[in-house]
Amino acid sequence: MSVPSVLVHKNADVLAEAVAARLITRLVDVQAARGSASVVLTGGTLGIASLAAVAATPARDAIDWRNLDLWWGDERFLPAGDPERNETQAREALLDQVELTPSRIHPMAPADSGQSAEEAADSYAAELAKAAYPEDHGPVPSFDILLLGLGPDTHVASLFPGHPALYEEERSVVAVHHSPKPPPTRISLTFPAIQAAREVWVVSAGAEKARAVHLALTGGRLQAPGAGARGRQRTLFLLDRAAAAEIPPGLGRIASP
Ligand SMILES: O=C(O)[C@H](O)[C@@H](O)[C@H](O)[C@H](O)COP(=O)(O)O
Repeated sequence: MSVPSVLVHKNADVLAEAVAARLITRLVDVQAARGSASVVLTGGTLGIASLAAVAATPARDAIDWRNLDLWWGDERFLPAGDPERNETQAREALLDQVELTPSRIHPMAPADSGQSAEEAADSYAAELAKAAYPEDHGPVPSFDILLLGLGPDTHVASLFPGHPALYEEERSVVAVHHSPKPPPTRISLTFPAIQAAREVWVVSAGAEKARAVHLALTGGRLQAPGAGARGRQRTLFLLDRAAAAEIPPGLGRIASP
């Protein structure tokens, strides 16, 4: 797993724009090299704001949207179209404005699909396994970029401190109950799935995240799930100054404009 690098931006608005620019550039480069690319989306304020910033950037059309696989790191287990679903918010922010290939958009099942949260998690795991190639050496594809927000309690995706999902080493997707962040029932990738990604980008802003950022950079993943947000090749913590206030000295801070 890669050691995190930290980039600090002035404020949340600049951070969202910078994440959008980085995402566009990275996807263009990956598609130029391989013809296709895959991204795992996240919910949360900055996760969605970054997608909206992509939508507002003319350079977005440099991405070959038809050759992009979109997955989710977690989902709130709510009926289809519910405004609180991460999928709904991603579609409103960006996905409904670009020409994607419908079969390459992989939302997690809604609560009115007839499946329980456990069945929906198993279905998503099967979909991931079907998309994996032998060279991925595991039950999920080697995602090019996996985006994560960070909760004030250091959760990422729907992996919350003290929850059994933190200990899952086999399954790639699990149902989560009694989430401390509403809604109570969710579906989430597990650490093995997250850590299969080539690059993991943790995007966080606000003073209320400063302690969580410190713990995610220095702690253990069972106490601070954000500490398990690591990519195989690269891990970026993309922060605003407020969220970066408690970064330990000397940690790979790349930029602080
Ligand atoms: O479903 C969700 O809520 C997200 O996937 C969750 O992991 C989110 O990214 C963090 O809670 C940060 O959210 P904020 O940036 O809004 O604090």
